[in-house]
Amino acid sequence: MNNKDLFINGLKQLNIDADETLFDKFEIYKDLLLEWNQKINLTAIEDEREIYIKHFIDSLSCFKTNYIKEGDFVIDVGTGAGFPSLPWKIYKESLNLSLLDSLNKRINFLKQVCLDLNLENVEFIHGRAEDFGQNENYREKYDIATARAVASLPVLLEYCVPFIKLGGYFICLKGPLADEELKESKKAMNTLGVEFIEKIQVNLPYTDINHNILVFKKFKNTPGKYPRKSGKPSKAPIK
Ligand SMILES: C[S@@+](CC[C@H](N)C(=O)[O-])C[C@H]1O[C@@H](n2cnc3c(N)ncnc32)[C@H](O)[C@@H]1O
Repeated sequence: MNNKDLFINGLKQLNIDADETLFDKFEIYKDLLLEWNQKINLTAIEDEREIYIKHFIDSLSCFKTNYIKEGDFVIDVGTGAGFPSLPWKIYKESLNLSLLDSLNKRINFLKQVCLDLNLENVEFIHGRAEDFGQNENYREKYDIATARAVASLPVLLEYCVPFIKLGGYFICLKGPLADEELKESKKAMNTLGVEFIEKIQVNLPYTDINHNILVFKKFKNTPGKYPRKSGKPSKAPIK
């Protein structure tokens, strides 16, 4: 199967609409990813088919939920090569996106992708989540915070929840340990001011991989001492 059919049919299996115009944009993203990956470490996945399935379709599977609305302000914490939120932006261009990562070379890659795809209203933040979560220009400013493959759930909540407005959502992708991580996160959720809303299980098309989309809603302001300074959360996550 060629990349176009793989992409469009894979998304169809998830009830997500896609057409050739959208596919063409993802081809540009894929080509840049492979080109830049020769020089800087962006992804361990180098097979084109796998990039489509494990990066693009996996990220877009979040549109199985109805939480991501036109014009939302979204921050992706530890976005790396742009996952999951840069595919969201390509799919829904009205989003206002902030891409945050502690590695500047990855930020430079993201700038190039956005330039080549003419994506507007994307902000690039080079730095650590712990620091920007304490910055009043970013704290409690977002409708949605998201993350994939960055840290265990209690730590991830501490990184991400401070960015969310009251009534906003944290949407993260987790593997088979999602339920255990949820159990370990009860105290963190309460301390930081989010409640768990739902877990959506997704079978990744063409694979036997099941992942979980976890959705949390913010119900109270996060106490000012969170997130704690760089280095501390991963050593002493709130449980
Ligand atoms: C394993 S990669 C995952 C990248 C991407 N989210 C994905 O799913 O492919 C983790 C990324 O998080 C970034 N990162 C880890 N801890 C961070 C922190 N405290 N603040 C900002 N970025 C962080 C790393 O630089 C790296 O790019």
